[in-house]
Amino acid sequence: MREKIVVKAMNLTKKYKQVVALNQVDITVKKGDIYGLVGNNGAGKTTFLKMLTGQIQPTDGQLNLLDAQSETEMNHVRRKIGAIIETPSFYPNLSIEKNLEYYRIQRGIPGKKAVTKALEEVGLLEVKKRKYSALSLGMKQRLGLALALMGEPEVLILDEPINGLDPSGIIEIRNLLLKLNREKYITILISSHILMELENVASHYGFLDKGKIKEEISAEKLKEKCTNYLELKVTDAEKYAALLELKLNCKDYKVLSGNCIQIMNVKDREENLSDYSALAIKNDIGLLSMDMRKIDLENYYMNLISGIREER
Ligand SMILES: Nc1ncnc2c1ncn2[C@@H]1O[C@H](COP(=O)(O)OP(=O)(O)OP(=O)(O)O)[C@@H](O)[C@H]1O
Repeated sequence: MREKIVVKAMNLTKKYKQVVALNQVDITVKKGDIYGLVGNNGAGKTTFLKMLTGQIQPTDGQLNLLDAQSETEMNHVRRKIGAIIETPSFYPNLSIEKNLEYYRIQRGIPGKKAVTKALEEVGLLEVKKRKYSALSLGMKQRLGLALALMGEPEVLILDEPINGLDPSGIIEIRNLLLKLNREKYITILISSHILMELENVASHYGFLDKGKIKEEISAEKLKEKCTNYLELKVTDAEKYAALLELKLNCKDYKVLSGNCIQIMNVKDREENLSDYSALAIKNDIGLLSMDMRKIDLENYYMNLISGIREER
């Protein structure tokens, strides 16, 4: 069975006068994905998300949303989208419940139960009488989510919902999103400038840099790419690299400055590691250091956007 595509952007471009915020971007989000849109400040994340919600229009390119293509069709299907793009403004002196009730009426969502249901989903029902001003940042974010969930959306669009949260707040939001995705099969698009924050939640990633998509990759594939590597400092890296190919038939390596060599996909086993040290010793190359390392997500991302691997 073909997977249903929820968002398809093709050659999507947005210019604000001289600024090209999005430059011929292709993005595909399938039903049930938790799609992490990752990029530095100014990469174009909010611009993309605002185009999905119809707050701004593309300068060029095509955007399809839940099978809708024309702007009229899209405005219709946007009812199935819940979004938090800018922090929603809540009344500080009103309770959680009253704040949501205000928005329910304003948005014409039928039935008071919608408020109770949304609060239950985000785990705020028990504190529904608490004033907005007395909430922690994590609770405020959950209230924002409750607001986005009130219309029973098929798709959730969240712009940096984890920004500013402490580690326990991040875990709270992460678990909540996983639950909504698993139990209600809600497709989620979530942006962040910190890749690590999306680890363990995103099923797919889109890496955005200066308005361009650098890569779209599944979390599974990304995990495979974040492999172990062996880093050696030797007295003659060129000679060692030649021997590596000749004697160990190894081609997956990089020579860096400072006579440093990184050999990718090395298994962390002693008998394996001794081959690499013996290669230097037997061929009169001084072995100054040898460490097993791992490419972590942040490392991978930095490499992708700058073309240079950042060393830890
Ligand atoms: N209304 C606007 N007018 C002019 N330029 C804009 C406008 N909105 C965004 N930009 C510019 O477009 C580029 C992309 O901005 P955008 O807000 O989409 O990035 P972002 O990845 O969401 O960044 P951040 O993480 O800082 O929110 C930036 O250079 C920004 O200054």
